[in-house]
Order: sequence, then structure tokens, then C-alpha cells
Amino acid sequence: MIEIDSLNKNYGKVAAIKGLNLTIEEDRVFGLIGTNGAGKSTLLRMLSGILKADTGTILIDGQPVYDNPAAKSNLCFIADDPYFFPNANPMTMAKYYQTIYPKFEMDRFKTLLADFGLDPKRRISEFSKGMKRQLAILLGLCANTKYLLLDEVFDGLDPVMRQSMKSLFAEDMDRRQLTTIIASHNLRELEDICDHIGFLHSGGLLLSEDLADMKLEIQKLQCVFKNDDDLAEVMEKLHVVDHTTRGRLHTFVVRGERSEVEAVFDHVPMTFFEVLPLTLEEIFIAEAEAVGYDTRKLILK
Ligand SMILES: Nc1ncnc2c1ncn2[C@@H]1O[C@H](COP(=O)(O)OP(=O)(O)OP(=O)(O)O)[C@@H](O)[C@H]1O
Repeated sequence: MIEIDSLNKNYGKVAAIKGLNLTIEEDRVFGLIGTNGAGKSTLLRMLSGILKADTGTILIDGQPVYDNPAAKSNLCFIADDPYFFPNANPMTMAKYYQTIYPKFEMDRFKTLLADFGLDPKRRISEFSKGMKRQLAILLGLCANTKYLLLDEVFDGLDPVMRQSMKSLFAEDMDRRQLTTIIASHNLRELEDICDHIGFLHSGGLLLSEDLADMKLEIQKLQCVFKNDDDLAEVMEKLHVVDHTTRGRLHTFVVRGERSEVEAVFDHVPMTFFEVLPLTLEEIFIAEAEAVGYDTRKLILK
């Protein structure tokens, strides 16, 4: 388990992380989302022990991580611009990883390199950006650590490669104890792989909740009223987060459990009514607005 308490980090006058409290349970895929400059990379770098906090604590399985090789050997961080030694090839990097991560899976690494068509002896400096990302992900997975921290790592991959890499993660999640924390702007992608979402804004935590619980509390529905005058009454009874119309078709995003929301429409004559699945983006907007943020003003890719 990762426990973060009253964490602060400043770069000169810039407060990158402000009084952050967060607990990350084990065996989860924790999606870290937030606006540009929200502090995601800074947080991941502190979690991985690269950066020191100004104040506050980070405990990983009860141990501080900064300057603690034992705690660090339990986690692997894949940065958005992965670092490789000058002149290194995949095998030299793997041998280096073996010295840091005692459970590094060398045979698996060699098999995966072959599967993904990466030459074990070619200089990494000659790899494309996407190939470097692939290699970083394979090294990270084969490090076989309990915690894996990923900073926008899927972003430079083509769609087929993204899918293959995500399948590898899914396999590892099934096969062994693995807690993944993944920062990304791609909410659709996070929705596929995460079971918990933490939303950072201006260095603080806006919300941290299981995706399934979020989905229980927010509904999206579409309807066409027989009598458009019924709209006002329905709007009054619902906790409406978003309402759009296209012709006579109304689309609502509303807070509340599905049965409560459906009950509001029970006695209203309608020609069409349907409850639709919600996207993470819609949930994110609703949750953020519930705590006072106008997310339409926040920039998300
Ligand atoms: N090395 C640095 N020196 C000075 N300021 C920095 C440094 N790294 C980050 N910052 C500042 O700290 C804040 C948080 O940056 P960080 O990179 O953690 O955000 P982020 O959420 O990862 O952003 P993005 O989504 O754009 O990658 C920003 O205001 C940024 O300008």
C-alpha cells in the first residue's frame, strides 16, 4: 500500500504539489489524471524516490522511499522520456536492470524482445521514439516489481502496439501481485484499464474514487417528452450535471442511483427513454463540478 501524507513540493516559487493526502491500495490500476502542470509527473517522480519531498511523507509498504534502495527495488518507474545509457542496447539495459531488480525476468525479456521485433544488440539511440517506449515498457514489466509507475507511456505508441502493450499489462495483473499507477491525459484509455481514478488539480487531490462507484452515482439518459412542458418539472426533481438538446431529444447527465433517477420519469409520458453508459470523461466532469470546479474551463487533451 502507498500512503501519502501532507506532501509538498516546490520548484523555486512554483508549488507543484500542495498538501497532498492519498492512499493507493494494492493490486489496483490507479489512473492519475489532471490538467497540464497539475503535478502528475512530480508526484510520480517523488513516489519513485527520484525527487525528494519538501515536507510530508510517502510510505510504500510502511517504508519511506527516498534514499531507500530496498523500497526502490520494489517499484519501477517508466518516465514519459525514458532514459537509456549512451551506446546501450536492450541487453545492456536488461543487465543493468537485473542489478537493481533482483526478480528481473531475463528469459521473458528476451522472448518479448523477439515477439516485438526489437533487436537485442542494436543501439537504442538508433531506435525510433515509439521503439524506445516499447523497450522501456518491456524492461518495466520484466523488472517484476510489486509497483509499476507509468508516466504517459502509451502516448507515443501506434494503436496496434498500444493494444499489445495493454494486453501484456493485463496478463501481468492476472498472473502476479502488481499495483500500477498510470498518469495519462487519455481518459478513454484509462477507462479501459483502471479500477480507481485520482484527479490532481493545481498540486492537490480533487477526488480519488473507484471507477465502479463513480458509475453507480452518476447516470446518463436520453428522452423525448410527449409534452415538452414536462421538462421543467423533471429538471426540478433531478440533480442535473449536464443537459443538452438536439431537436426534441434531451440528453441528461444526472447525479443519483439509477433507480432514483428512473423513478423521476415514471409518471412522465414519453415517446423515448433510454439509460446510456457513461464515459470516464463525463463522470470526471460531473465529479469535478460537484466539488466546485468548472471543468469546461480546464484543458484536457
Ligand atoms: N524541473 C522543474 N523546474 C521548475 N518547475 C517545474 C519543474 N518540473 C515541473 N515544474 C512545474 O511544476 C508544476 C507541475 O509540473 P508536472 O510536470 O508535475 O505536471 P504534470 O501534471 O505532469 O503536467 P503535464 O500533464 O503537462 O505533463 C508545473 O507548474 C511545472 O511548471
